[in-house]
Amino acid sequence: MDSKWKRIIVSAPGKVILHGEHAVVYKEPAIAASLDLRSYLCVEKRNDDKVSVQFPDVKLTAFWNTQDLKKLSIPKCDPLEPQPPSDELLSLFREFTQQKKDTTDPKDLAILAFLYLYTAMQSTDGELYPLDFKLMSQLPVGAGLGSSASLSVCLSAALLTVHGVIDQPCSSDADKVMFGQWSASHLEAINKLAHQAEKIMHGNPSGIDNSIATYGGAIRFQGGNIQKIDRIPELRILLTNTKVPRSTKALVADVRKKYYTYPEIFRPVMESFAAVTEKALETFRMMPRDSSTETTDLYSTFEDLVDINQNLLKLIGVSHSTLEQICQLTSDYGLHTKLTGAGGGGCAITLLRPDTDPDIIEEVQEKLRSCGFDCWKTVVGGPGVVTHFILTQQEQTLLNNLIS
Ligand SMILES: Nc1ncnc2c1ncn2[C@@H]1O[C@H](COP(=O)(O)OP(=O)(O)O)[C@@H](O)[C@H]1O
Ligand SMILES: C[C@@](O)(CCOP(=O)(O)O)CC(=O)O
Ligand SMILES: [Mg+2]
Repeated sequence: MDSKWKRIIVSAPGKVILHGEHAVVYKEPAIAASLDLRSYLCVEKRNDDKVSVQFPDVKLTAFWNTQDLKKLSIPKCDPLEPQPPSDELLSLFREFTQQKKDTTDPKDLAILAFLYLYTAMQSTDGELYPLDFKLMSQLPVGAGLGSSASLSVCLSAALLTVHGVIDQPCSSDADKVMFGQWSASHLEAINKLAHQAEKIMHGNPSGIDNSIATYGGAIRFQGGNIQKIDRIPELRILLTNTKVPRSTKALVADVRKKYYTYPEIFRPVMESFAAVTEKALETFRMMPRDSSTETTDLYSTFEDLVDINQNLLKLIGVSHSTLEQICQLTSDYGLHTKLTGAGGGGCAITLLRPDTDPDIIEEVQEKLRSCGFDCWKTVVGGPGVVTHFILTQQEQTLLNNLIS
């Protein structure tokens, strides 16, 4: 570990899947965009031989002795070619932390993901460094906005950097650069490692969530192939969190079971999801660069696609009464809504046209809040994983408790 190094702060965004959730697990295309909500991870050196984690969103505070972790017989693994977390390895960590088998407690899953990534670094130089890991996330946990991927990407980026597997992006004080981004090959390494950690939270993740948390912006993702979408229109979205808890892992497993039981029914449905995604991409490409040009017909197509997609998601069994309630309530105002992420609760997105009356938006938000939901306007397409050199005033306030 570089002796000059004292602390690094990294952050990675959450995401919305515009089209293609679930189908993407079966190697169909999907479109995702980064959110303006991020997880921030602060990693600091310690002066003893312990490693500590503070993840307050899941009420996790724990520390372990690095020597005890070193004694576990963890198979050597190249962090640039990481092995998936095997059942044996996860059992070893569960035993070490006295977790119950098959636990789905968010805190337990976070511990497993952390230990998998932390100990994967041992093969770089045989060392496990004494460090403090403190997390602050703006993302609701387990609500379909990719909180797990945002955490996995932050941890992967920080650990690979601290162990010198990838370089810390350069900062030049003279330029007053606020944050730095890793090179393409280093981003690839971060993304690959984070995808393995996602397997602990998801079981069989497509990789779309960690990819968007790594690269940011908007992407078309299919079977591990990431294509940047340069011309995503300035989409204004209303995000509504039903606050109904659900597990991505359980929902994905449930769809899988149906898919293999009724392949002749589910295969064509997955192809329909794909057709919706491709039609949306075609419509993006037709959006004029000049905002004064008429786009009414194109927005009508977007709205049709949102409705069709939501109906397909309902058909595969991942909608929820609260999500249906949001669809109905927004449709009374001429707005179109679909769930985003794994469904079964979690979040919904409502498309806003450039000319949607601001008073209507306010009224809809108020109605949704009166039903007990959280609701806010959002912009998509911000940066992927970054390391912070200088914090903005807002970030300083946000991270006040993290930075000693
Ligand atoms: N801020 C956080 N702190 C600790 N663990 C987190 C945090 N955010 C996500 N996680 C982990 O990710 C899991 C949620 O992932 P998932 O079910 O995929 O939902 P999401 O749509 O938010 O990614 C949690 O159970 C927890 O283990
Ligand atoms: C349902 C799925 O397509 C997205 C899950 O997203 P989230 O974890 O609910 O944010 C699963 C996946 O792509 O791995
Ligand atoms: Mg997730």
